[in-house]
Amino acid sequence: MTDRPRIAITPGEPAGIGPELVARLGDAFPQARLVAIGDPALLPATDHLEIMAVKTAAPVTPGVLDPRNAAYVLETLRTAVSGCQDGTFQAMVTGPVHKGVINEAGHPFSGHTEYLAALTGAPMPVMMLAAGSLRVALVTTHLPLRDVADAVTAERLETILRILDHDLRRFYAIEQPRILVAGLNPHAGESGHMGREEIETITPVIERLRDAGLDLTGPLPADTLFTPGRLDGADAVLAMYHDQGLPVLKHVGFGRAVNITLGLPIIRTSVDHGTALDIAGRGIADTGSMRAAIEEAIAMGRTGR
Ligand SMILES: NC(=O)c1ccc[n+]([C@@H]2O[C@H](COP(=O)([O-])OP(=O)(O)OC[C@H]3O[C@@H](n4cnc5c(N)ncnc54)[C@H](O)[C@@H]3O)[C@@H](O)[C@H]2O)c1
Ligand SMILES: N[C@H](C(=O)O)[C@H](O)COP(=O)(O)O
Repeated sequence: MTDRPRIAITPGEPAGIGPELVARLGDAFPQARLVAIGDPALLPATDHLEIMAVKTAAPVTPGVLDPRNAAYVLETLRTAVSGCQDGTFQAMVTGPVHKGVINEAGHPFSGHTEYLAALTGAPMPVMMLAAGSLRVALVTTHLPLRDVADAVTAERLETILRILDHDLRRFYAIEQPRILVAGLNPHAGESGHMGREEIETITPVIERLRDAGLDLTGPLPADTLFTPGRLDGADAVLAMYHDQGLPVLKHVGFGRAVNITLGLPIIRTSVDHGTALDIAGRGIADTGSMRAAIEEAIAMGRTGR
């Protein structure tokens, strides 16, 4: 078992549920070597968990954010990324961070997705969450709703669809991925009477990429896109913005879903939930999504070589 892949785990916000989730993983992953990157005071080493020490700057009280520990959170991420880049780790799995407190500490940060892309020089990261057979990827991620329509450009949409198609083949061995593309406006714009993005931006990109061999359907009205009949046989849905796609996915899969960043030169998966400060330190947080994220990272390392 010496060639077991090493998987880096960043527990995320130290005052959130991340550290306890990692500490409670037990021996569920004998096929891998799990290495938690964080403060040993929060993460007792066991036979099943190695610790790579990065110390917090200030004492940690569960449920209480402290901007002094924001730099620590970012350092754990940088350590994991450089270990993935130099081959120390096959993949990284991230626990939940608190975007607000990192910004409050003076570090511009909109999410792991964008931060890891900047660290690895990836031009266009693609956020995809998966729960069982439902996969939902996003054209835009962490930006105000007011800015979404302007961010859905033909160039961005085409790049994201190509990455989604490519990475579904690479990591999931899907020969010809079938992708459903949502519209942006209600009823996919109602023939231009409720917005013109479908006519002017989304449809031309879909037609161009169909000619290039991608299997795309859309733009589809988002309200009925997630009905069982429509989803039959689809490998992924591409939603235009965060709260168009993720509420549906989390409704069906919260607690066992995985967040995967496509388009990176490294493998990164994450939990489907946040820091859950309201229950931190009580030992009641569900470890399901953390376990699913680790399983997914191990599997992606196998297929994505
Ligand atoms: N992967 C990530 O880093 C990630 C993902 C989502 C949200 N966040 C961040 O987390 C912070 C808090 O976000 P939020 O309050 O919107 O969502 P949240 O997921 O932290 O909490 C929503 C609700 O779900 C519960 N919950 C979450 N995870 C749980 C678990 N494992 N077991 C049991 N109950 C759980 C919480 O107690 C809360 O009631 C925000 O800063 C947000 O940006 C980070
Ligand atoms: N959008 C994610 C979710 O709702 O689960 C979450 O904010 C985490 O995003 P990053 O992986 O970019 O931190």
